[in-house]
Amino acid sequence: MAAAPILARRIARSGVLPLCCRPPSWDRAPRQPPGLPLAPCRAFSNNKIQVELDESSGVAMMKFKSPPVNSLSLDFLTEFSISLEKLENDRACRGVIITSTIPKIFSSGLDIMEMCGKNVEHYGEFWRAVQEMWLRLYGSNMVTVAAVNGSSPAGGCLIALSCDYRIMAENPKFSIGLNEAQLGIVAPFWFKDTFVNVVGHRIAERSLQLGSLHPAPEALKLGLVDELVPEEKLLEKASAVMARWLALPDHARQLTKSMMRKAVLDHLVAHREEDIKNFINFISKESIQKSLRMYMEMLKKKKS
Ligand SMILES: CCCCCCC/C=C/C(=O)SCCNC(=O)CCNC(=O)[C@H](O)C(C)(C)COP(=O)(O)OP(=O)(O)OC[C@H]1O[C@@H](n2cnc3c(N)ncnc32)[C@H](O)[C@@H]1OP(=O)(O)O
Repeated sequence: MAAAPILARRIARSGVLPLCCRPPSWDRAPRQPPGLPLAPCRAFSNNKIQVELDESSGVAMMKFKSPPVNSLSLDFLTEFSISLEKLENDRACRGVIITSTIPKIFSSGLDIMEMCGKNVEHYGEFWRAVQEMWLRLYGSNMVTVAAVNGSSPAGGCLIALSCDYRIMAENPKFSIGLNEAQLGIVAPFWFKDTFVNVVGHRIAERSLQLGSLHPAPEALKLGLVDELVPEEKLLEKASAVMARWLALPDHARQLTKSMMRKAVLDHLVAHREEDIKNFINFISKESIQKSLRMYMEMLKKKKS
C-alpha cells in the first residue's frame, strides 16, 4: 500500500503555520566550538529527495532525484514537505540549497498524470499537497537558495520562485517559467502572486498570458532568476550566496522576509478550502481533461 496518501493526510491534519512553525531562531547560529573535530554531515534520503545537512555551516543540500523528470507527484510533494518540516525544526539548520540530480532537469512541474482521469478525492488530496509544499517553502524561516541546474516549467518554476535567491545554469537550452496557459490550464492566484513578487506585475502578466518558458539568459533579463553561472560552478556559487545571507542576524532577516511575504501567504491560508474546491471543479471539466491528454500526447510525439 502506498505510504504517500497516509503521509499526505498526516501533514494535512497537522496543519501548516506559515513563517514558520518553529520559534524565532536568532539564537540558532550553527555551533562549531573551536578546537573540536568538524561536525559531521547528517543525511536523510527518501525515495525521491536526498538531503544532507552540514552541521558546521548550518546549510542543508536538498537534491531532487526522481527520474525521469522530477515531476511533482503526490509522493514527491509529500516527501518534499516532510523534508522541509524536518529541516525547519532542526536547530542546526539555517539554510537550504535546492537542486536536482537529474541532468538537464530541475523539475518538470506538477505531475500531469496526477491531474488526469482521477477521482475528486484524489484531486483534493493532490492539490492540498501542492498547497502544503508552497506554504512550507514560501513561508520558511530558513534561507532558501534554488540552484536551477536544468529546465524548470510551471510547478518547477514555482519552487524556484518561492526561494529567497535563484541561480541558474547559463545554458540557453534550459528554460523556466509558468507555462500553464500552454497546457490550457490557469496558474492559481498564489502562483501568480509569487511570480509578481519576483518580477513585477507587467512582466508577470505578459509571461503568464503567453505561458512563456524563458531560456536562461532571458530569465536573467526579466529578473526571474538572480544570476547565471556555468553549470559546474552552480553549487559553489549557491554556497557563497548562502554564506552571504547567513552572515546577517537570523531574526532581522526572518522578520523582513515575513513582512514581504505575509500577505500572499495569508491569502492562501484564508482561502485554502475554496482554492481546493476551485481546483477540483476546474480540473474535472471534460474540456480541461482533454487539453491535458493532448498535451501529454504532444510530449510523447516529440520524443518519437
Ligand atoms: C484552478 C487551478 C488550475 C490548475 C492549476 C495547475 C497548475 C499546474 C502546474 C504544473 O506544473 S503543470 C505541468 C507543467 N509541466 C510541463 O509543461 C513540462 C512538460 N514536460 C516537458 O516539457 C519535458 O518533459 C521536459 C521537462 C522539458 C523534459 O524533456 P525531456 O525531453 O528530457 O523528457 P521527455 O521525454 O519530454 O519526458 C520524459 C517522460 O516524462 C514525462 N513527463 C514530462 N513532464 C511531465 C509532467 N509534468 N508530468 C508527468 N509526466 C511528465 C513525459 O511524458 C515522458 O514520459 P514517457 O513518454 O517516457 O512515458
